[in-house]
Amino acid sequence: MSDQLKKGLEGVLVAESSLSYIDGDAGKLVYRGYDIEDLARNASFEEVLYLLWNGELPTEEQLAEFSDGLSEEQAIDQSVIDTLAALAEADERPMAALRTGVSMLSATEPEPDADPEDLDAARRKGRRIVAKIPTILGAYDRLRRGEEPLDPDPSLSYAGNFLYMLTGEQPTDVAEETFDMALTLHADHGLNASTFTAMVIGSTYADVYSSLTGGVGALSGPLHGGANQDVIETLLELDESGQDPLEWVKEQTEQGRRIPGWGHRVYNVKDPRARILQAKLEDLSEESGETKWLDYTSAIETYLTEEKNLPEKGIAPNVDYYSGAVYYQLGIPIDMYTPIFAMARCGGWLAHVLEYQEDNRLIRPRGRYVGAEDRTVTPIDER
Ligand SMILES: CC(=O)SCCNC(=O)CCNC(=O)[C@H](O)C(C)(C)COP(=O)(O)OP(=O)(O)OC[C@H]1O[C@@H](n2cnc3c(N)ncnc32)[C@H](O)[C@@H]1OP(=O)(O)O
Ligand SMILES: O=C([O-])CC(=O)C(=O)O
Repeated sequence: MSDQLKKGLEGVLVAESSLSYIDGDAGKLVYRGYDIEDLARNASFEEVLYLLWNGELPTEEQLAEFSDGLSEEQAIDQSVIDTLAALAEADERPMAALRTGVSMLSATEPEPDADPEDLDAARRKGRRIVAKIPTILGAYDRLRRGEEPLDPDPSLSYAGNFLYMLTGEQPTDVAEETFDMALTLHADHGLNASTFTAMVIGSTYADVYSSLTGGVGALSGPLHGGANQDVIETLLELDESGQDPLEWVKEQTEQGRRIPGWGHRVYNVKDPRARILQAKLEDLSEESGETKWLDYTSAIETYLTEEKNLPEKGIAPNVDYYSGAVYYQLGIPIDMYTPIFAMARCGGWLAHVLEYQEDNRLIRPRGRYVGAEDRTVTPIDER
């Protein structure tokens, strides 16, 4: 047994997976053998979910059946809507409302007594959760704005239906395509912190609701998915300052501030998802004529690259750096960015939990004890 301490489990190999592969030096991400750019441009999010869950891209017939199956599971029970209304009244953050909402879905689960080792039942439960997350998020955003939640529209794609339930309007083709691509880019990423959290929970054979609720919790932190909201808040702060972007970022970094959306445990170069989202932001900015967010992200990138030489140290833009500006251009409320990440990643969490459970072993590492020894209890009145 090795006594070498690996803080943050950096580089520790804990499982085999055929789901996604990351080459951190080449800036490459692959789902089941397909390059992420190829999938983002040529497959819908539903096709990517099918791929992650079944190992192959679907035929047209398989996709139609799969998408219908998802659509049939989209509705959420009134009890969940009532709870979301109470959370909205309490001004809860959407990511916390999502965590509660996902957990609460188990109360109306049609197969509550399925054997925890029955992976087909777990897959069906997980699919129900993935289907319902857009409905939870759409309902929550509307409730907090004093509007009635909308019923899902089964004729729309997963991405289109979410945008519809959020805004009450049929999404434009550009919005739907952009959002669909963003979901694909966020669907899976090896053993990141939230996926590993879901796997740890799944390794005890706790039910899939617990695994996916845990995934939402882990993703919410600013070192992980929470960074996409921090990025746009940083850009808004820069905007409000009225300063020249280069001057602003110089001042901020000289004060020791870490710019969110930069740095990654695995990538030593620019994240391929950031490259794709940057190109998308360029397209959207050109189409809308609003180039401010692109100008800001570019100026910060130029400064951190040319003046601070961060890429030379292996610190480069990650997926969260450009997603926020893309969502901002689509008019999505900024505190929904991390919940949207969870919506996309839930399919990846499920795939990893089920893959791990196929050859399950309880995940239980150890810590080195460095505390006091051989003490005896002094009675409380003598302490
Ligand atoms: C979807 C995702 O989860 S992607 C990541 C989203 N999170 C962020 O964007 C938050 C900002 N980034 C970070 O905090 C980190 O880069 C993390 C948490 C993502 C990765 O963390 P780790 O692998 O543990 O790296 P760690 O925090 O130890 O940093 C290593 C070195 O890079 C530096 N560094 C890391 N990120 C940044 C950054 N954003 N800006 C400046 N320097 C940075 C650290 O200061 C450290 O330098 P040092 O060795 O000279 O002290
Ligand atoms: O892999 C990671 O550590 C973080 C990340 O980029 C993701 O989860 O998408």
